[in-house]
Amino acid sequence: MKEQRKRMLDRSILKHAVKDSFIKLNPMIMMKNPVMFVVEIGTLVVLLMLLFPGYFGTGKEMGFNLAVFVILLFTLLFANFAEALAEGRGKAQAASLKKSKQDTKANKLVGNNIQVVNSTELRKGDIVVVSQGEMIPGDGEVIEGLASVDESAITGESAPVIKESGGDFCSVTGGTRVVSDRVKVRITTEPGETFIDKMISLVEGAKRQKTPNEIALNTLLISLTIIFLIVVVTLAPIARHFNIDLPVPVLISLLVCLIPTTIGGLLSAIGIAGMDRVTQFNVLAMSGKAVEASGDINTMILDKTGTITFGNRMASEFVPVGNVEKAELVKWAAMSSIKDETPEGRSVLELMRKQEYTLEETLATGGTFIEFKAETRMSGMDLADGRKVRKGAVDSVRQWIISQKGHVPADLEEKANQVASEGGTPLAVALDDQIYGIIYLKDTVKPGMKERFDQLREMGIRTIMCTGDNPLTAATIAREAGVDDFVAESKPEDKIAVIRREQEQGKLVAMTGDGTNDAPALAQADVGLAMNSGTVAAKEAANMVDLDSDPSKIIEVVAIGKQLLMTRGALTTFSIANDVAKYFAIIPAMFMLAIPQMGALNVMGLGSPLSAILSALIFNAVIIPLLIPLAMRGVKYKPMSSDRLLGRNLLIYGLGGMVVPFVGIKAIDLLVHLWI
Ligand SMILES: Nc1ncnc2c1ncn2[C@@H]1O[C@H](COP(=O)(O)OP(=O)(O)OP(=O)(O)O)[C@@H](O)[C@H]1O
Ligand SMILES: [K+]
Ligand SMILES: [Mg+2]
Repeated sequence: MKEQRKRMLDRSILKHAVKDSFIKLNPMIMMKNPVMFVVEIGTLVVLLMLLFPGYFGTGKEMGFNLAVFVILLFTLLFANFAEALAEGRGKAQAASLKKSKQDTKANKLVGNNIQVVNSTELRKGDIVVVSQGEMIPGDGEVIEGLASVDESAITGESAPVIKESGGDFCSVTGGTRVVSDRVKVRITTEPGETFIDKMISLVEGAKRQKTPNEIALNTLLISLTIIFLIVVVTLAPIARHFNIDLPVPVLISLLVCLIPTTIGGLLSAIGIAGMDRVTQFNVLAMSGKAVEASGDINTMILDKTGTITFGNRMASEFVPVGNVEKAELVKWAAMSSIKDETPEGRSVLELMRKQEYTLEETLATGGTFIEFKAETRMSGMDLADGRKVRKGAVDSVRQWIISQKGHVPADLEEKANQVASEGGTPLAVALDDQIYGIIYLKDTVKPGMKERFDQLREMGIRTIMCTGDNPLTAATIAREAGVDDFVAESKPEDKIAVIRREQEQGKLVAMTGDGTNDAPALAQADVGLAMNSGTVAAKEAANMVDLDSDPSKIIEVVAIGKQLLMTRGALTTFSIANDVAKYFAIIPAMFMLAIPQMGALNVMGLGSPLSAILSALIFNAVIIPLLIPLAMRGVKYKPMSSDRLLGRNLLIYGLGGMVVPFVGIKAIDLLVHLWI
């Protein structure tokens, strides 16, 4: 898939785009683009004049009229081609996804028996068993077992990923393949609504809706078109009043040159290409609106572990407190982690083995495991003999000890702060009413984070790190990474509170997350990016899913969104500036046609009135395909404040838009004048 995405303009996409350019001439389709629809009506009028010259009394200008007709037709085809080309890659991708969505057999669990059914017959709530080598028949959650799954059909990534029941890595996607072991999966979607189905309709653009920004721009373009339509229509009777006869094809040429055809022709291609850039980045955006919103983000909420830091928070040291023996600390640290399947929990046992301590497994027999929860920030075990072991955030364990009427050793604070000030996470270990010491969880800030946050600041985006960790660790990591602000000891509901607070100040907020407890915040954020590895709830709440499950990608997504908005702004500026310049070519020419004495108006020194009009019209047509690469690729984006950006773009695209047509029309006129 990834390979396919990279091949941007292969032959079959081009061929399809050419074919689609003609299909899109259908007025019912054209109507959706009012600016180009006006061009189409003009083209049809000129065609009628060509077909029935007697009726219109236009016999003698046949050559000129034919030229106008052909140029107008190409203007339409060029605009259609831009859109078709932008759609092409998505369509090709959809076709290859459809291929991978072949029907499979599913081993459905009915009572205690397995019944083989078609994957299309599976409904929400059904339970299936999938073994090594088999295709997962639908989207769901692993409810029993652990397996490695090849997800390359959707992510393009060939390394298998581990899926296991419970926790944040339980969601599986239909169409992916189990490469080892065997799992029980509860189906979570109805047929036709699966992730692959959604992906197909997204990349295909089947349900593409105009975004608020596009609608606003379209309204502007329609208003301009109506204004120029009125101007041109009233021009004819006024001219006639002064005994000047302006032929209809000349008026149509004038109209087409004046209305914003460049941006009108490229507008939808810009939007589609922007979405496509996000897709190529292996991010699925549920709507164009989400991509655009990411271009307007003011605040970005990031979590610490796994986003700013590598997230493989590993136990690296056992630090006893008071006069506790290290062996005692290790014993209880291990006991609290014996069934703790989090990476942190597993790393405690690994460190124990590495330091050559042995686990007293029998102690755990009959005990009840206390699972880690973000709310309690602790995990542990209630032993069969009534004793309780806990490990967790120092503050939480301290409170727990106090509630157990225990005592907090004097050096706990100092030793915990030592770990935290190095950016590590201290976990306190306690048994009943005694704290034994600290587990030092080491995590490192990803390289290049500071530069990225500097860039975000230049873009005018404020970054807030929300972490469940203690304030000192949070402060150290925040400083090291260069985020603007942080919230420590934050529980899942605190993230929503931060988002709401920002939104109440009129800001647009982006965040990433993967857990079920992130889902409400992902839904609340204006841009919510869920990890593909995350839970179904998170993916459903978010408006984007990162197939590579790299939370720091939110930074690039914002850059792509900005680039999309900028590209649209730049080409609009260019288009409107262009039309102003075309005035100078076509209006004088028109009057010279009627009153040859007005030659002084010919400021551009164009060959003849007719060649001036045709040259302006040709320029108006060819500028569309010439700008297709820019529309598809997007304008170059450098992080800077919106004000400076606006100023810069006005200069480049506004001034450029004025100058380019003068040069272009003059050059075309030199050629056209050779045979007119
Ligand atoms: N397996 C575990 N057992 C006990 N305590 C844990 C465990 N994992 C984490 N903790 C403690 O709970 C705190 C909160 O963890 P949580 O995963 O909610 O947030 P976090 O990973 O620190 O922050 P972030 O939101 O940046 O990912 C941690 O800072 C740590 O002190
Ligand atoms: K135009
Ligand atoms: Mg976390």
